Amino acid sequence: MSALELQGVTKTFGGLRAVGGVTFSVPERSIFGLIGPNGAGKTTVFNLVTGVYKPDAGTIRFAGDELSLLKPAQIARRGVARTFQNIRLFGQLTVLENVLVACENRRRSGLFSALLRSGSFYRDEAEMQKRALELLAIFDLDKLADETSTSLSYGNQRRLEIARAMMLEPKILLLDEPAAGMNYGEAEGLKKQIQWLRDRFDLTVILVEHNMQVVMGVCEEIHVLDHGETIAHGKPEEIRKNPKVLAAYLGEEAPDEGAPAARPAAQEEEAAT
Ligand SMILES: Nc1ncnc2c1ncn2[C@@H]1O[C@H](COP(=O)(O)OP(=O)(O)OP(=O)(O)O)[C@@H](O)[C@H]1O
Repeated sequence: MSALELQGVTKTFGGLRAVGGVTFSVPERSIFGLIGPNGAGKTTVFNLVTGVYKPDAGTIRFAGDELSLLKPAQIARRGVARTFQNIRLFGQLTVLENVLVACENRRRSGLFSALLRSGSFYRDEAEMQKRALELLAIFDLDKLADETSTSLSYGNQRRLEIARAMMLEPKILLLDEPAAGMNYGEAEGLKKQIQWLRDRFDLTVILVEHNMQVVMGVCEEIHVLDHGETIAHGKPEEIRKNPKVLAAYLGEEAPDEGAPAARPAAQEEEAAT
């Protein structure tokens, strides 16, 4: 069964066709890679799926809904969560607070009981804390729960963003360059953590990533875009030797395992800090 299906999805910005007639379906509980050189249209696909942009043409179906007809908050409530290419944490909040803040508007007990500090409020609060700490533990962040998020390493901040997205109890998780700025060991850890999340929460994961060590190591199926168009689709071993993919990456680094392809300069700078 497919978790998500894009059919002929197109998005133009002025004269630029950022995404041109893209069709793919993501199998349920799979880890699915969406790759391509810089500017290929990957983040635009995420923005289309999450309702930030409306497609000019095509359909995006998820669990029986046509997502392009829904607002971003409605899409999130249906179980679509994401992380962003640029880290978006609350620097002044602690690690635990950053995770808890994700579900502020999902409190089952509601405002009234929150005001009265009723039993159900505390029960929900306790459940949320438990889930938050479990998620933090998956990423080895539980011991840092009371630190401010700015004190974390770059790699830990990226992992914290994933933990926060998981608080929404998503059915599908869109990760936008989660390994950016991570060293080899951190990226290896991330691979295991993504697999663990999928297994533990029956999750479907779509991974936009330039780090081929991660993409080739963790994705079961890969869809490749270049200049907004699909150029390949297949298993990692097929994609790795696909001539069109290799040609698209020329000028960057070829998608060989262990070799991170080029990242935007801004991220290199961020990663260095
Ligand atoms: N809001 C926008 N307005 C105008 N052009 C945009 C907008 N968003 C994206 N684009 C353009 O659409 C194209 C695809 O961009 P997108 O960010 O989706 O690529 P990407 O594959 O995610 O790239 P990268 O790997 O560099 O993050 C680029 O040429 C980009 O400049």
